[in-house]
Amino acid sequence: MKVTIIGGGSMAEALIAGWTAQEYIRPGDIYVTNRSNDIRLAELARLYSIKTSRDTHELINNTDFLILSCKPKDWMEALKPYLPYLHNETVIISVMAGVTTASMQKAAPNSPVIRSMPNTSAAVCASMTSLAFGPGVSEEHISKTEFLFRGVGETAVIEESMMDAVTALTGTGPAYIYYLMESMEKAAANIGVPEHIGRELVAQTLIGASRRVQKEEATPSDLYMQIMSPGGTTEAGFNVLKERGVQEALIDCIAKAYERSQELGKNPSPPEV
Ligand SMILES: NC(=O)C1=CN([C@@H]2O[C@H](COP(=O)(O)OP(=O)(O)OC[C@H]3O[C@@H](n4cnc5c(N)ncnc54)[C@H](O)[C@@H]3O)[C@@H](O)[C@H]2O)C=CC1
Ligand SMILES: O=C(O)[C@@H]1CCC=N1
Repeated sequence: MKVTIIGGGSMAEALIAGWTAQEYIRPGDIYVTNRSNDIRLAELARLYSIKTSRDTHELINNTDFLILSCKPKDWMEALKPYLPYLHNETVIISVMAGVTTASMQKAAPNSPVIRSMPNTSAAVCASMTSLAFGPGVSEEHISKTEFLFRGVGETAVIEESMMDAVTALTGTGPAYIYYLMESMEKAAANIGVPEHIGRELVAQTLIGASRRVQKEEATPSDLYMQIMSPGGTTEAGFNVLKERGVQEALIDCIAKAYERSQELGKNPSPPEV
């Protein structure tokens, strides 16, 4: 399988790291390019032994997948040089928030277009990647794309109408989890646990909690109620979360990210601040 990635940022690197970790894809079969940062391309080549280029023909030649991993506002300009070379066996995959298969199909009418939403946990082959297929994508291209993303974690095929929702939930989601972890680390330091120890303890606590949610029938609420003894430590902590409206804040946070993903599809420029 040969892959060309347009954009060499955080998401591209996470995918490259995941695909090359166990040689799911041979490093020599991955090409990456970016807008202008040669130092960044050299760094990616050094870290993962992949190929880099700025030659459109070299980048597109013989590739099975052209992955758009630039910001939503940049994709049309980024794709333009490749348009004359595209044909019905060059699968275009977007990892971008907001950009619809309809707009990609309009730009590249002869190519199968696929919208994906992975996350940066691809770097450790633990991404949750959702996939939505444009009209007319063949079974063969669907199964090849699923295979591609199974190399960096779990996949789900969804209706495209759900893409903005999963962007908010799983594309963006790891950032909120890291913020929670940072908060727990800060709390640990405040109560006398050194940062490096706190980080390990917090990470394993999150792994254990998610594993139970994945493996057991119990809901998250069942599981936290098991931990909460009346008058105990958990209840004392929960009272603060409730007083401060933390659950409502998290619900609003995901809703805002969802709205922003919808906006990016229509107006990809950064919001006024
Ligand atoms: N960072 C994340 O956690 C996730 C990001 N995404 C999506 O992935 C995409 C990339 O995000 P990041 O990697 O975070 O962004 P980034 O800003 O780190 O990287 C963007 C890359 O696109 C390149 N680029 C811009 N214009 C270009 C052009 N005309 N030709 C070639 N390359 C060009 C830039 O040089 C840069 O290498 C975004 O659309 C984002 O919505 C999706 C899921 C998670
Ligand atoms: O913040 C963003 O727009 C991207 C999309 C999903 C995660 N990061």
